[in-house]
Amino acid sequence: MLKDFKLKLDKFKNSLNLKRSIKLIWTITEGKVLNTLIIMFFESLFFMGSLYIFKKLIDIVAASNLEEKETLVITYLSVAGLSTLCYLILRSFSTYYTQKQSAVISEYIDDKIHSKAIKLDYSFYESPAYFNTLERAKNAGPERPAAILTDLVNLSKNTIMLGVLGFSLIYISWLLLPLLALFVFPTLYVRLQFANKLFEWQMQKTPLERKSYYLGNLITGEVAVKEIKTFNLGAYLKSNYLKIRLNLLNENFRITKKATINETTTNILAALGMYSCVAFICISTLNGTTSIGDIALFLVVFPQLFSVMQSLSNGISSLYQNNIFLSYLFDLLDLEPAMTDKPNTLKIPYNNPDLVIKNVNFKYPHAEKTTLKNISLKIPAGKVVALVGLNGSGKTTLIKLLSRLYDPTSGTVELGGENIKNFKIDDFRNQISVVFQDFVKYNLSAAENIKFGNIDAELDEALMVESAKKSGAHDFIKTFPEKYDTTMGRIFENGKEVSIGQWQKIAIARAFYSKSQFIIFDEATSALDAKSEQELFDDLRANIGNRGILVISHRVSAVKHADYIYVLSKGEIAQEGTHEKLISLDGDYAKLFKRKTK
Ligand SMILES: Nc1ncnc2c1ncn2[C@@H]1O[C@H](COP(=O)(O)OP(=O)(O)OP(=O)(O)O)[C@@H](O)[C@H]1O
Repeated sequence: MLKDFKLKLDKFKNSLNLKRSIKLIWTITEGKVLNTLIIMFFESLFFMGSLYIFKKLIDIVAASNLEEKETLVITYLSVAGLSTLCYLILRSFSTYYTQKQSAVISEYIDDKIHSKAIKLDYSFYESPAYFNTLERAKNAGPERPAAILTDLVNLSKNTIMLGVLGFSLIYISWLLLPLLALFVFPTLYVRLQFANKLFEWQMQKTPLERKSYYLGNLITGEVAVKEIKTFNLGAYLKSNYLKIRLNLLNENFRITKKATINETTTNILAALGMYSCVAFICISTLNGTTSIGDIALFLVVFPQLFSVMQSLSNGISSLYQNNIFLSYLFDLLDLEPAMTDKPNTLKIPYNNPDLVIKNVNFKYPHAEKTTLKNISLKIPAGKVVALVGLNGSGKTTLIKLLSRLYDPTSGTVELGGENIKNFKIDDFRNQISVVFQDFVKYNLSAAENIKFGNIDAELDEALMVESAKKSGAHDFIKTFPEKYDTTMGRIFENGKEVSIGQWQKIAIARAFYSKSQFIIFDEATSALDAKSEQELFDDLRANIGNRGILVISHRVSAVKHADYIYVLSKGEIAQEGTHEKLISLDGDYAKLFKRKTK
């Protein structure tokens, strides 16, 4: 057991991020945590001072041959009272500052998690491992550093208390302290062991827990409600959710039950320790080796000391637990994006550059097969290029490369003849606006929905209206009571829900509003009625100026007017040319669209 304990103690020292946690707390509180610790130090000092004066007071009262006894009693009583008053005031202050600093730390950590989530590459968002790390950090992060601060403060306080109380006890008899420690020690051991078990279990349970959150959100959220009702999925999802939660609960109970049994045993041991000390002091009193003041001191000090030792053991195990849980937060904070800006980046060309893909191959991280093979294509400025292909042929993957969410495994993407890796990532991304097939419906104002196309600049109202007119969104936005200030969607009060096609028009307006040199429409007109789609594409050339356009669609009406068309098949360019040329050939394009054009 001793070896095991030593091992645990080593793990406690090594695995811990104590230094890093303290540094974090220090940075966040700008060193103010030191003030709190100083206040606590004096708080403990006044507490101990009043105890000592109290002991002296009893000795004076008990002494039979003292002159001016009354004056002395009044003096000591006043000093003890004053000392207690100071202790109470300082205790209120230290509690207030600890709470204040804890709240600041929680907010800071929350912000750190958000900053990291924004900074990380898109590829993280296609990896379950990242979501596990994020989940653990979110669950463990925000309140842990604050808890560590409280632990540290309490530990310091209790250590000071232990010092002074221990000194008082040694003053009575030196044997009392080690006797007590011997019995409190196993409690600490059991708690550290429990913390380790809990940590291991937390690591294992995250994927299951995430699945239960997912099911819970499906049941209670608005995303799936229509299908849940029409397919009657509620009971099935609920029972699956319950199964996972019960599984987790049972495991939790099992670990806690074991910990409770162990802790009860060690608590009995600790109580034995306390009674041994009481027996010891009783015997020495009978032998006449202690004064009445000493006995009074013992009676006051001993329960305090016992509780301080218990608190210390609680504090150490809580610090241990909070620290290992905090490692989840550090796991997340230590993640770094794989895509970073080169040291000497180039300026974006604005002389109507072409966007070109040259001999690109791409394989998703962790995927076995290559998704894109030897792709070469060109989107010239001022031209409309179309990309067609069956489901799964690689069209969306190509967009991810064009918007630099991923870098090609081999080959290059070039803007104006320069590899896009030579530009700042954000600068380059500003050149590409994508209307995704799963575009986002921001439940914010219509104006914000459009302004998100160019978030860095002040809102240009004239451009916003012009963009909405081009996409066909202006016609319905102008009928809203608050026009462009109307909140969209139905999540918030007074929100205005519109049809999916109307949402799509807002998403298209967002792309028109942007200052990008290229716009990619990924099935962006799938929800538009035939008339709206016809109008959009008829006016597209007039609306785009010198912008290059890539249209991805399964509808011939959306691609037939393109200047040039690429046909993607199983990750390769199978055909290319104009609509007329491709229709005349009996290839993939003709198979996709010939029947529809008749
Ligand atoms: N994150 C990913 N990791 C691994 N493979 C992926 C990933 N995303 C897509 N794929 C695979 O890449 C292939 C191409 O997918 P992609 O989404 O690019 O096709 P698509 O042509 O856009 O299809 P659709 O017309 O249905 O939108 C598919 O076989 C898909 O399984």
